[in-house]
Amino acid sequence: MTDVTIALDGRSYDVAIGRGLLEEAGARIAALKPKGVLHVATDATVADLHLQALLASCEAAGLRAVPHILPPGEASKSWSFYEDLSERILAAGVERGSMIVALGGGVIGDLAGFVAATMLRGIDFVQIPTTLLAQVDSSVGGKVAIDTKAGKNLVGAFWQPRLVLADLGVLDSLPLRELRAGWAEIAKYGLIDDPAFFAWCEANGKAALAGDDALRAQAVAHSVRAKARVVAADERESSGVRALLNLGHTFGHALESALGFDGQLLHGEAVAIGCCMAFDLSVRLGLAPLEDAQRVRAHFANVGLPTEPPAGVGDADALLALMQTDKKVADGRIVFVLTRGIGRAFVARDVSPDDVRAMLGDTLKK
Ligand SMILES: O=C(O)C(=O)C[C@@H](O)[C@H](O)[C@H](O)COP(=O)(O)O
Repeated sequence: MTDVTIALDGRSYDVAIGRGLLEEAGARIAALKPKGVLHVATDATVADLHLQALLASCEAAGLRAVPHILPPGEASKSWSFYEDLSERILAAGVERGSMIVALGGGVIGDLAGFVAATMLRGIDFVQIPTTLLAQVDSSVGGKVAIDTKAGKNLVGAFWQPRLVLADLGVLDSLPLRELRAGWAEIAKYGLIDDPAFFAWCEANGKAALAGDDALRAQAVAHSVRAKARVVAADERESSGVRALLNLGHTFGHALESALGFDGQLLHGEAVAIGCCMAFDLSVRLGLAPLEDAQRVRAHFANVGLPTEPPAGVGDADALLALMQTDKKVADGRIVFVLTRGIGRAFVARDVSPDDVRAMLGDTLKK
């Protein structure tokens, strides 16, 4: 078992990583002394696999848990399901000391976290991430949000969980496509500032995805430690440090929005394509060596991730328009996370839209 602390003074919390955590969840949550009913938000797919184990462990710890089961998929991260989940929780009974448990992937974590941030002006929540992507990224750091017509994650809050339980056992039943999507966010930590970790990903990615437990545990723990350092340094993405975690996301979010969050691209797949685009743009601007961009593509392709956008994402101008809604936009200009090579990401505020248009045009022609 590994414990990583997210050090945020009075709001610090632990991310526990290991097997068997779902069975221990009740006791660990009870130690946080939630009041009244414990609200468990999950989706139908995760409920079939893991809800009973969680409910049994809550019951054994003397907690009365009420499940709220939502449809699986990005479409649940919406205004309508924000309302739906909020109303269900209010109807089942909630007080300031109540707690929400998010049992699921990034969609459930983001939605339930945003409901927690706004319910009675803020109640506690616990993340039990059931996808690789949620374990290594979205369950840690307190970014909670819903999507809107204008784009991804545009309405939300910074609201830290009280505890994160990353049970590696739940990955056993995760489809390979979901595991691969999580790998994109793992490799991203290497691409940002840790070239040795990227080389480790190149050497071990396939075996970790194929089921090597020790490698998976290493990948999750390394990623969570990397994220913990960044979140502790810049919780609200105000100094620029945390913005680096957005490598690949300005492009990736635009692709997801362009497809109407229809599930054609999982978030991690969009991030993999987005990282390739960030490297392409950096090469075009003479910032990064072409060999590094090729290495990134080769690694993603090797682990089974897409590296080019699918048909139907529109043209370069349509994607640029979607990027204008990115939360890093400053003074009307899109701020990009670019790179000087593997492990050398930086925030670029002066990128010309013409260069982005040209890079996107080339990519979309492929
Ligand atoms: O935690 C962060 O900060 C990140 O940027 C991590 C991203 O991988 C994550 O997908 C995040 O939710 C995207 O944030 P957003 O601010 O671009 O919505």
